[in-house]
Amino acid sequence: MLRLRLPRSHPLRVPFLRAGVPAALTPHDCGGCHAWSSPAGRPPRPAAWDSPPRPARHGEPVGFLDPLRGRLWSRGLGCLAGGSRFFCGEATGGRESLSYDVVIVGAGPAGLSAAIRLKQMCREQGADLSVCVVEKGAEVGAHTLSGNVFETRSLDELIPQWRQEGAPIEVPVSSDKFYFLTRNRAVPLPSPFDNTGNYVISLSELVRWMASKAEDLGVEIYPGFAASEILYDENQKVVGIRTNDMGVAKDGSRRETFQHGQIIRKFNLREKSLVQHQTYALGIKEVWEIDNAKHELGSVLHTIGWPLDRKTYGGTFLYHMKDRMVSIGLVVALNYHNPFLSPYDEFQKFKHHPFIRRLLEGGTVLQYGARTLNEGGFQSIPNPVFPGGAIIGCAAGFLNVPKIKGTHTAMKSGMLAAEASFKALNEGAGMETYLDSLKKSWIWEELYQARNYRPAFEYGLFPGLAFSALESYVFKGRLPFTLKHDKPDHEATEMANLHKPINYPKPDGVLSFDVPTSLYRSNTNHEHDQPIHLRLKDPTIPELVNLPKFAGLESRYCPARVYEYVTDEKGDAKLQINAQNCLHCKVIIGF
Ligand SMILES: Cc1cc2nc3c(=O)[nH]c(=O)nc-3n(C[C@H](O)[C@H](O)[C@H](O)COP(=O)(O)OP(=O)(O)OC[C@H]3O[C@@H](n4cnc5c(N)ncnc54)[C@H](O)[C@@H]3O)c2cc1C
Repeated sequence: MLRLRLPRSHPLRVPFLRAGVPAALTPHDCGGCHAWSSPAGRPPRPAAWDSPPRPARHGEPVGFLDPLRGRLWSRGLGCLAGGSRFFCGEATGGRESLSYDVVIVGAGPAGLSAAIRLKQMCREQGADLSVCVVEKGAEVGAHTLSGNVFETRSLDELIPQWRQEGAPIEVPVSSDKFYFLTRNRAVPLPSPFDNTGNYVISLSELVRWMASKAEDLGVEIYPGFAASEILYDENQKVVGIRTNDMGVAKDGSRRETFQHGQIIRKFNLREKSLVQHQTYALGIKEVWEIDNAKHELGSVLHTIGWPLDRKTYGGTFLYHMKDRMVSIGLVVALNYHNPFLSPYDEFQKFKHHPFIRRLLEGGTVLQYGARTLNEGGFQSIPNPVFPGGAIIGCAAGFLNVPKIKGTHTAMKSGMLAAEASFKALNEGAGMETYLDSLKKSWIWEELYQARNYRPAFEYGLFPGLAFSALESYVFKGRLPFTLKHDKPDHEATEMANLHKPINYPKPDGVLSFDVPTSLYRSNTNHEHDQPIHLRLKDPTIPELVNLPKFAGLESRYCPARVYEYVTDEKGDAKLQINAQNCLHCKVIIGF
């Protein structure tokens, strides 16, 4: 049985209020969990609101009201064993604890696919497993970047009737262009992408739709809950997660120990499968509404070259979505050498290229966001199975770099993990069947074929392009060797004294914008008084290492200016963490 441990301080109040719960609903009085009773002992659906909920008595089965359809889940799959009902009043260390057969962290494509597949298997085989998804965004899709070129392969397998069921997948890719940019010119190149049969979608719309499908099958989704700690039993098996301390004041002393990758380190999952380190890139994105005359529905454009220097791996994308919207963004690999580089400012600069400016002029920005991508690919996939659970989706690193796509692989990994956990719970099989089925699946084949593309760019832009063209058109992944990634990203950063500062142009407020303006357009916000979720492992590193040696690089790599050097009363520079700005892109200081 997996356990979801909630803080003492009325954790459900915030998401419910955000979701617009009628004020007439009153929490019961057990001392903290703010669950509401449901006549059936199961979570009532909006349609079941005919009988008003009554306050539950301590210890009786309760359900959480779920007033909005469309909820959550993704970063890893915790699973295994036990009862199916969750109870109020099981006080554990001052917290309320809810038990599920499977707890899924994150309502992204991977998590929702896992949840749906689990419940589908329950229906097919007459089993009953309780499945819950926790999502740190205030609602499902709130932390999902929207514009996406979507390969339907996994969805075809998961919900073959998605067209009839109104999936928000309506715009087929109509053209696919690829350019090399110099400062003023755009040189067309043969496109290495094959987007035949793919769609330009809003991924946040898709996850909201998937969440409603999951709920229809009986999955319980809790937006507004971040898994903040992993819970282990005495044998170091994962038995659940602890959610964030909502309502605890900023100066509260409770720990926030969840870290991306913690499970991988704790169980040596990389060493176990003899794989390389993960490599990352930062993606920064805006959604614009542009003139109708310039909009080409379904058109897909990628560029390489300017504004990035030749040693920095990255490129841009521009997808024409429905309703005159375009999703435009820049991806920069985080093993760049020059600590003065600012991905945010490179992106702002990019929009002033004559080729791009023409398209955006007269348009309006609707959204801003940023997120890291895992670029390690096949060489960097850890063993995704640990005692008590499994890692799915981009947390395990299933993104296909040459395609710049990870949604379909994330979904498939969620489905395979669901099948493995269903067998584990019902037939006593081990979760290792997840790894076995991954290896037999098309994910493995696809990522194996793509394995040499990213490391080839360690030799520079043009050698990388030449190699990738040969891979795409001639070898198709059949070369009898696997290139290795160079050193980990943080080791690639060079000292500031080897580089000159970069003078970025000031934003013009028309095509380019300062960070506060962009943050205003992002869909992430934090309570003014909520506990800071960004903590330094060693608070001396910024002043002793980052500032003197790397010219305070964190004040530039963060696309939300979370890290800022300010002068204290003694005139010394100090790192200030503006956690309320955080876009949850997951770029962190890695020294
Ligand atoms: C700029 C950019 C462009 C991209 N373009 C494409 C594209 O065109 N096509 C494509 O196929 N792929 C694309 N991708 C990749 C694609 O977005 C990912 O592969 C996909 O979203 C992975 O799904 P996931 O479910 O594994 O993770 P995510 O989509 O990242 O979902 C994770 C979810 O978990 C939640 N979460 C995280 N931690 C916690 C926690 N501790 N507690 C609770 N909830 C948590 C997050 O809020 C989020 O909702 C792009 C990525 C980027 C960054």
